[in-house]
Amino acid sequence: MAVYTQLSAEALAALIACYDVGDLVSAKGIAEGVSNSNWLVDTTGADGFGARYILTMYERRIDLADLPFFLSLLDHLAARGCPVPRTIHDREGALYRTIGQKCVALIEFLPGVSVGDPTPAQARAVGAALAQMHLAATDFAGSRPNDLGIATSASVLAACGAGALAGIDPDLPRTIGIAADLAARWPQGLPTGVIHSDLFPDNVLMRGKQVSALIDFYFACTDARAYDLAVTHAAWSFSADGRQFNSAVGQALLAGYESVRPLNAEERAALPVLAEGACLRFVSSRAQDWLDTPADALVAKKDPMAFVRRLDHYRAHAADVFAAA
Ligand SMILES: Nc1ncnc2c1ncn2[C@@H]1O[C@H](COP(=O)(O)OP(=O)(O)O)[C@@H](O)[C@H]1O
Ligand SMILES: N[C@@H](CCOP(=O)(O)O)C(=O)O
Repeated sequence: MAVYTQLSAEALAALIACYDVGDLVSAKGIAEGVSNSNWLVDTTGADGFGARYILTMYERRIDLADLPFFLSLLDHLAARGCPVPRTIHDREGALYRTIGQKCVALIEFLPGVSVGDPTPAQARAVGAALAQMHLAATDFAGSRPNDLGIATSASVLAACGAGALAGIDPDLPRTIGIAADLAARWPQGLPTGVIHSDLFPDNVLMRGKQVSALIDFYFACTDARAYDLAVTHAAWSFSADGRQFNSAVGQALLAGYESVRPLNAEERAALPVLAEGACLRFVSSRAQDWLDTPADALVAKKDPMAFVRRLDHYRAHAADVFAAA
């Protein structure tokens, strides 16, 4: 579940009154998501014909100093035709407001559903939408370092410690050495830009074969664009538990990306290493969350082994997986 904070009807109505969106009609907590509290908000609409929004309260992991970067990035990408929700600005033009100690933003609602078992056609559309986003972000003025890069993954796993990792799964401690090795030979000099860096199926809304929304830009940062493609490949081309690799989906994702933004030779050659790094990013954050989350917490723990299996697949089959799309 992901409504960590209760807001009274009065508090919600007072908040909505700060925006030019009509009066509050209803607000329902959204179960999906793990990081923030989200509500589906219906209002009478600025024109009286009704309107729907997403209200997000930032709960964990986000440095609030980064909110202007994340929220103005949404506006930038939407203005350039990407399927990305706009930030609704309040009557004073602010991107976000505070309630008590917490920050909230009102976001445009976009229709669509997250797919559980993507087809190659859907993966191709996602690849193309990712490349479109990369190109549209080229003239975005903001930048933000990737604080979850390979060096962080390596140090997070080392800090967890082999003993604690073995308590999650006996096969997990070996990722400490793999991450340290990968950090030492991480590719440098690849084309960079603003990337999403967490484009999992639950962060893409689709209507049939069309991408209707890319959402949850709260890990967006400045890093290698091919790394973003590798993250997306790891997230989309396997069953959720990482046991089954779907080559057709992976190839379609790469082909869709290159239909909009072809990779250069260095990016293509780097994909196997970038994919290993992408897996380790989620192994490390999931392992850390696993160890930090109390047993009785309402948040579902995500299994780090699902990305260890992906990592092993990339290490064993990289040449086949990334054969020319
Ligand atoms: N702009 C949007 N339009 C429609 N639904 C959205 C939008 N933003 C979020 N949602 C819904 O809210 C859920 C949780 O949002 P998300 O940003 O992924 O939360 P978290 O950061 O906690 O993972 C999504 O799975 C989706 O169902
Ligand atoms: N995609 C990450 C978790 C990030 O959570 P999100 O709900 O904010 O996308 C993972 O699967 O480990």
